[in-house]
Amino acid sequence: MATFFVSRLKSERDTSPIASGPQETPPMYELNGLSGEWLPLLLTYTNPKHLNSVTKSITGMAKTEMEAKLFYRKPLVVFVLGGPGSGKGTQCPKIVEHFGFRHLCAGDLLQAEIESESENGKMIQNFKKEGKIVPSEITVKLLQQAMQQSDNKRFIIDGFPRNEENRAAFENIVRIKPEFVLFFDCPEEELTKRILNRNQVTLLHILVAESLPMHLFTTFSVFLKGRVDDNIETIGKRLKVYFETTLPVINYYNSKGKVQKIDAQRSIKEVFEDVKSVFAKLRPVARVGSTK
Ligand SMILES: Nc1ncnc2c1ncn2[C@@H]1O[C@H](COP(=O)(O)OP(=O)(O)O)[C@@H](O)[C@H]1O
Ligand SMILES: Nc1ccn([C@@H]2O[C@H](COP(=O)(O)OP(=O)(O)O)[C@@H](O)[C@H]2O)c(=O)n1
Repeated sequence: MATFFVSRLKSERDTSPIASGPQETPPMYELNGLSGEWLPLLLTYTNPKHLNSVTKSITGMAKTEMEAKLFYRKPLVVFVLGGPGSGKGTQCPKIVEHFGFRHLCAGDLLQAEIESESENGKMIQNFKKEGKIVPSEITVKLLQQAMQQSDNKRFIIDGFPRNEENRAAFENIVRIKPEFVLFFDCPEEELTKRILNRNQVTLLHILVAESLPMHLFTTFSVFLKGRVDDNIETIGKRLKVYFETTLPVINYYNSKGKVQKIDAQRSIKEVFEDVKSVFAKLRPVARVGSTK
């Protein structure tokens, strides 16, 4: 049976476009449960673009012929959670700058979808206005696409997972568990104050822009559009959603020992000092996504 399996893999390799793909990238695949003789065959599949089809075809064969499982180096993911206004968007660019992660903000990806006037754009806009969580399949697809398009394999994913459905969908579709969850803990009163302030700053910018000549105003207003959800009514709804649906997700990860809690009430600089000490402990390249 082993010989047959090897020959199937060989013929798959010989006819697959992957075999002729670039070979200089480091090996991405590891086999678990198969003897070493299988490894070199599989290490020739090094083009990440073909990952899905190769994974499918190899595991497809393996399922019928032996209980083999294919593993590959999955990206390292850190979820960044905290109430609206807790400072996620302020701290993430600093993490990028200091630790070389790619920052993916779920809210920004959804906003880009609204602005692209895609099929789902209007629906997403309505969820956002109401402070509701957009259906997970949409958000997870956007995150997955962004991850696949990135050369970076270390991601901080900000504002996700916002509820249990988000969490389960990511695990089922992307099949990656977070290395840890960075949690910006901040009291409700402070969150409200900060979000209202964020919108006032934007409104002030728009007033300034309105006093400018038309062509400058048009340019400015594109950059300084206020958020549809930073008003007192929607803020109340967003906070309710946060306490009712996001905190349980944070508690879930806490029960798994995965939460790194940061006191987000202090100054931006002090908060980042704590963030730095959490990331400094991170191993350089993590191997995630095994059976753990
Ligand atoms: N530690 C902090 N102290 C005071 N204000 C802060 C702090 N962190 C962020 N802010 C301000 O609070 C507002 C919300 O921060 P932001 O990073 O956009 O939050 P989030 O992305 O979590 O919604 C912004 O106007 C930001 O400048
Ligand atoms: N995982 C997510 C993240 C954001 N969103 C939507 O996007 C809105 C804004 O999220 P955001 O992360 O940009 O902003 P904050 O609420 O953190 O300030 C949320 O209120 C939701 O309507 C979502 O539906 N699902």
